[in-house]
Amino acid sequence: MQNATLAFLGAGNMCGSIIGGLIAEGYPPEQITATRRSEAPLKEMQAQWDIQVSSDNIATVASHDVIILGVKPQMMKELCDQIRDQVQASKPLIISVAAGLTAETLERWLGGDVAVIRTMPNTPSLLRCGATGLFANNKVSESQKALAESMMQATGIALWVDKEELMEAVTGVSGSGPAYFFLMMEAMQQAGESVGLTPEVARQLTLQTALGAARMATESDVEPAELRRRVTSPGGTTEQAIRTFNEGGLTELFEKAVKASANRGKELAELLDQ
Ligand SMILES: NC(=O)C1=CN([C@@H]2O[C@H](COP(=O)(O)OP(=O)(O)OC[C@H]3O[C@@H](n4cnc5c(N)ncnc54)[C@H](OP(=O)(O)O)[C@@H]3O)[C@@H](O)[C@H]2O)C=CC1
Ligand SMILES: O=C(O)[C@@H]1CCC=N1
Repeated sequence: MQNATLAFLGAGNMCGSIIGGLIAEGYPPEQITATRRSEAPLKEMQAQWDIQVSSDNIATVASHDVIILGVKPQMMKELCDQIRDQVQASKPLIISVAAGLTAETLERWLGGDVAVIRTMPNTPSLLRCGATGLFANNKVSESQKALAESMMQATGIALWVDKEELMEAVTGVSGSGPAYFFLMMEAMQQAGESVGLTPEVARQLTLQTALGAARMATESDVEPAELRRRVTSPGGTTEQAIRTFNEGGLTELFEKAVKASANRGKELAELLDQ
């Protein structure tokens, strides 16, 4: 995997997180190029990771094996129009991180007959704690699949889905998911303050509790439901809090939120593929 040259076109939050994860995992920085239009953030990335940077998407496509499309879905058509001729000339593996846009749309925007892997990563990739879903079109070879999988595994876990529509479900769960937990941290810190803690104490207790709970859930074979039961003494304090969450419809609210994110992916795909 470390022989492939990787170009991130549109290296903002998401691609920056993947690059950070790859560098932390030991990927050779000289084999990574990041592009975007503004010079200052590119210089920062170069200083931080010693990677190559460029504002020339076409020249960058020409000189790399794998092209990661990292712009917002709304900017993707313009980027594809710009690089299409070069993609047709050099036929790199294309990996998209964009929400919604299907592999078929991307392949068509790039002129057809292109190997496209659609992925849905998330920002904890920066800490090699990412979770990525992947789907490949029928032009992608087994070795290209293995390359994309090992690249994303370097930033966390990488799981293939066999039906493309499941990429929307992945988006609703893990793509958008870090924001749900950050929202819960914000709410919990605020609740801590409402019962008298200082902002700093509420913050520290909240964040350490989130970290501890996440580690317990991921580092043992015990299911989250059982871990929850072990905190919830009959007739005790937690029981009252859990009852309050249940009365407020937390589970249903989660389902609605995940579906809203997934539906927005579909909606974006339809809106943008005109
Ligand atoms: N943020 C997240 O948690 C996740 C995001 N995604 C997907 O990742 C993609 C990017 O999201 P995110 O990183 O948050 O967005 P950002 O806006 O942070 O990053 C996109 C970058 O693209 C650059 N850009 C825009 N047009 C061009 C162009 N023509 N050539 C080169 N660079 C360009 C912009 O920089 P400049 O203006 O300097 O050119 C910008 O920094 C989206 O498609 C999103 O769906 C997927 C999973 C999670
Ligand atoms: O909010 C978004 O559209 C992107 C995709 C998943 C996470 N962030």
